[in-house]
Amino acid sequence: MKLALSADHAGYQLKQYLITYLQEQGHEVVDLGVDTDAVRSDYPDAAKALGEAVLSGQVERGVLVCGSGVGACVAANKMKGIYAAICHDAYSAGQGVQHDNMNVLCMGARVIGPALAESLVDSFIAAHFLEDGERYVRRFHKIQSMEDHFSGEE
Ligand SMILES: O=C(CO)[C@H](O)[C@H](O)[C@H](O)COP(=O)(O)O
Repeated sequence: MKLALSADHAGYQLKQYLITYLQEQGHEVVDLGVDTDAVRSDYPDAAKALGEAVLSGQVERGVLVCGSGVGACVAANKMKGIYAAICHDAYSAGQGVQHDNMNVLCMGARVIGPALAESLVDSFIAAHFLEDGERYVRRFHKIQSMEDHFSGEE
């Protein structure tokens, strides 16, 4: 799968670890920064860069890493068409795609370690939205209706 990874300073080290891991697994990775943890950066910038890569079709899905995963997730979900969730268990990382069409996985580098992060990205990548599941599609369409309604487009 072609993925983008992005992080703020707090997520930088885990992002670097995951880039190496994902490349070893044969995935194509676009690194959207940041390029250091020596300088503080702002997680909305990381989320915006990642969201744009997903929305443009440059990559299929994205992984966002910040300190807790929370700030990056909140920011990413401000972009229409981005369905981001913070997952610190492999079940949610997979089910979030299967049931909810999650396209951005967020995680907190100050919360989890690299071994768990590996299993999260494994589950996230292996999963596919269950398009034949009528209830999942119905619920996803309700989310899309909310996007339109609350953006003033409906
Ligand atoms: O964890 C976060 C909140 O959700 C942010 O993404 C940042 O990583 C965190 O706030 C950074 O904190 P710092 O004190 O500036 O290192």
